[in-house]
Amino acid sequence: MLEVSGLVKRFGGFTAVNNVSFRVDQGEILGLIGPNGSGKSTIFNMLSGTLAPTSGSIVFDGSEIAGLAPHRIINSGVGRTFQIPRPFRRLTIFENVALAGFYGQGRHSRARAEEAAERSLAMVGLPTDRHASVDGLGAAGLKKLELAKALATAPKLLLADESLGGLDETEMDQAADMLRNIRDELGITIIWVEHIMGVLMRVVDRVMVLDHGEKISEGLPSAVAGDPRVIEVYLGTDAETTQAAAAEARRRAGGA
Ligand SMILES: Nc1ncnc2c1ncn2[C@@H]1O[C@H](COP(=O)(O)OP(=O)(O)OP(=O)(O)O)[C@@H](O)[C@H]1O
Repeated sequence: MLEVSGLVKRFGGFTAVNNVSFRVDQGEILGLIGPNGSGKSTIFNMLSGTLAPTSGSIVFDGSEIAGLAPHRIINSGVGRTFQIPRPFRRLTIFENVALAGFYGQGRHSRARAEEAAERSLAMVGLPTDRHASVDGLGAAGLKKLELAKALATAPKLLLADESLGGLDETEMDQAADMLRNIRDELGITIIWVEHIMGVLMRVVDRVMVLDHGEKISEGLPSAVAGDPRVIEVYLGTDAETTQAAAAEARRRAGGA
């Protein structure tokens, strides 16, 4: 469904993403991890049209989308969430999501946008009543709103950017399960960018690891967690939880 080849992004003389290639298959959840500044957001920004690649190709559903404007990429079926939720505070929860559906689907039909908002809010477990205010939402609620907005654009591919930042452990587990439900129930393919490797490793089918703009490892969570290059990059951060999550992933795969 997505084939990325030789993707490069330079900011002046600095290369933020250096010749990265990968593919994502229909129905897959691909985890994209790497330390701060490794190029994850830059890749997402190129996939969603916020940044044009310096060079390289991004083929989505058989069409080249590299360098297209964000609204054209959304309309072609690539939705995204943002690391820092910035809802319209003067609109209700429902209006925020319906607005995303209205513009995101490119159909400009109010009825369809409202239907999409209802479905998306129910999917993430937020109130579907039309008067609930954004102000009552905490970190976890804002992340859900972000997800509902992306879902309302009817994506075939969802780019989920660091959905777990600011959540406690229970909320993290719930958010991870929600992404898996979105894939299982709606058939949406997902690329999930995350700092926190542990919980991500439990849910994704495959992982790709970036460091200094380059792909240093890719494969099943259990294999990637044991890759010496990945351990080196993550040493002193969450290597232990990652190993534990990979062991859990192996156990589940064995039992499935
Ligand atoms: N607009 C820009 N101009 C110059 N440098 C940039 C720009 N955007 C990103 N960079 C640099 O590119 C590198 C990759 O940044 P990016 O935000 O993609 O990393 P990341 O892996 O998403 O990091 P984080 O986990 O902290 O979000 C960093 O060194 C960053 O400073």
